[in-house]
Formats: sequence, C-alpha cells, structure tokens
Amino acid sequence: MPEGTGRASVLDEILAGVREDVAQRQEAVPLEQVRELAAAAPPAIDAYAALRKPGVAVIAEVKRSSPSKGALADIPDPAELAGEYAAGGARCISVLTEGRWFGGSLEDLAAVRAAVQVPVLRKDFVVSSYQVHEARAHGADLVLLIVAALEQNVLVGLLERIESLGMTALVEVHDEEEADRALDAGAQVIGVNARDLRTLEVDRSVFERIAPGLPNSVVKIAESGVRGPHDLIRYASAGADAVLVGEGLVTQKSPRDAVAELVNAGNHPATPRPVR
Ligand SMILES: O=P(O)(O)OC[C@@H](O)[C@@H](O)c1c[nH]c2ccccc12
Repeated sequence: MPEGTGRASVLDEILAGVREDVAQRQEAVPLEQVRELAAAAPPAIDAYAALRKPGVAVIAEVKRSSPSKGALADIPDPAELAGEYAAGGARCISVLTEGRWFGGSLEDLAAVRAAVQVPVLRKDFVVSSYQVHEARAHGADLVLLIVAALEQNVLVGLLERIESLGMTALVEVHDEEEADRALDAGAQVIGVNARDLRTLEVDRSVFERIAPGLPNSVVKIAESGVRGPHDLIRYASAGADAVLVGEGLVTQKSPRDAVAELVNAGNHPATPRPVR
C-alpha cells in the first residue's frame, strides 16, 4: 500500500484479484497439465527479431475495457479484430487476458493466436510461473512482466521461465529505478508505460525521460496514450522502436485503417529511426 494514502493503489487491487483467479484456475487445471499443454504447443515466434525490423512497429491491442475508462468496445470476435489489425500492418498483437478490469480471457488469446501469423503478446498481471505456462499453452510468443508488480527475484525468475519456453519477455517500467531493475534482470525488450498503474495518470513525457538511458540493443516500446500518428512520431523522435496502442484503435470505425495510418507514419522517411 502506498504510504500515507491508507488505500491500496489500483495496481494492488488488480493484483489481489489476479491472485485469486490464478489460484482458482490452478485448482481446476494443475500446473503439471498446463506445463504439458505448453510443451505441446507449436514453437513461439521470435518477437525480438520481429520488433527490430525497420520502421516503427505497431503493437495493436485487443482491449475491451480498462480501469481508467471503463467499457471501450464490445469486441465480440477478438480473432476478427486481430485479423484486421494484421491486415493493417500490425507487427504484433497484444491481447489483454485479465478478466475483472479489462474484460479479457485466455480464450481471447487462443482465438487471436489461431487467426494471425504475427507474434502475440499475453498482456496480463503475471505473478507466477503458472501464468507463463498458460501463456505458452494458449499460443503466446511474448509475455508482459510489470516491474512495479514484482519483487526483483520474482521478476528474474519469471523472465528466465519465459525465455526457457522460447518466448520473449516484455518488461514494463514507469521510472528510472524500474528501468534499472529491468536491465539488471536481463530484459531485452522494455516497455515504458506512460500510464502509471498506481494512479492511472498518463504522462507521455515519461518515455522521453527513460528511453535515452536504455542500451541500443534493447527494443524500446512506448506504451499507452497513442491517439494517432502525431503521438507515434513524438515517441519515435524519442527513440521508440514500437508503440503499443489499445484505446486509440478499438474505438475506431476501421481499426485496420487506423493501424495502417500509424504504420505509414512509422515508415515515413521523415520519422526518426532508432539508433542501433
Ligand atoms: O489504451 P492505450 O492508452 O493505448 O494503452 C495500451 C496499453 O499500453 C495499456 O493497455 C497497458 C500498458 N501496460 C499495461 C499493463 C496492464 C494492462 C494494460 C496495460
């Protein structure tokens, strides 16, 4: 609990629910069984390589609702939406699998996996290796790890588990201290979230502050707050290899065109390239 507030942060509340839900799923399907399903899944796609290709990558997110905005879009068929995203040129698809606040599920992840060829991210509040095996069993290539939610030793353990299953960890940070922890843990793909998960406030300058301190070998992803091409260009100017976009796409009449517009901006000769 943050000092002096007397109330858990949003992140703490979300994590408490996630722990309950994981415990329930583990009752129903024991770890051993999920491990076997993960081992039997087709191999993960190399997301690091995909995100390092030229041009600013667009990671398009399947997101029904959020703690800050409530309901965003119904999304009756996540596979169809993911297909639209891929047709628009999305380099990667992010699928929220948290149910209580974001309206997602592992079924959404599996449906999206079956519908597209590009890497797929399990976007959730991962706190145990059970969830990492679940991610792989449902076809994930990338798994989000949120530094603010994890003790350092747990972060390191989960990152190793993700890599041991052939997947890539997207390690999310919100300040310099968290960025140092991500690098210490060995993160190769770092997402800077403009939204503070404790307060839900969006500050797009956070990426500009943190990105210059990250090594060139690290894939740098600007997360949240991309409303259109101008935000992508702003993040690209600060060194973003990729942007992760949810609300700005699910609320569009044509998510495919909206992705294509972002991809075009990211490929434009005037858009700054990341330094390698
Ligand atoms: O909808 P936006 O502002 O485009 O944001 C997308 C993504 O960055 C956001 O959904 C997100 C970033 N990190 C998270 C961690 C958990 C849940 C959600 C997120």
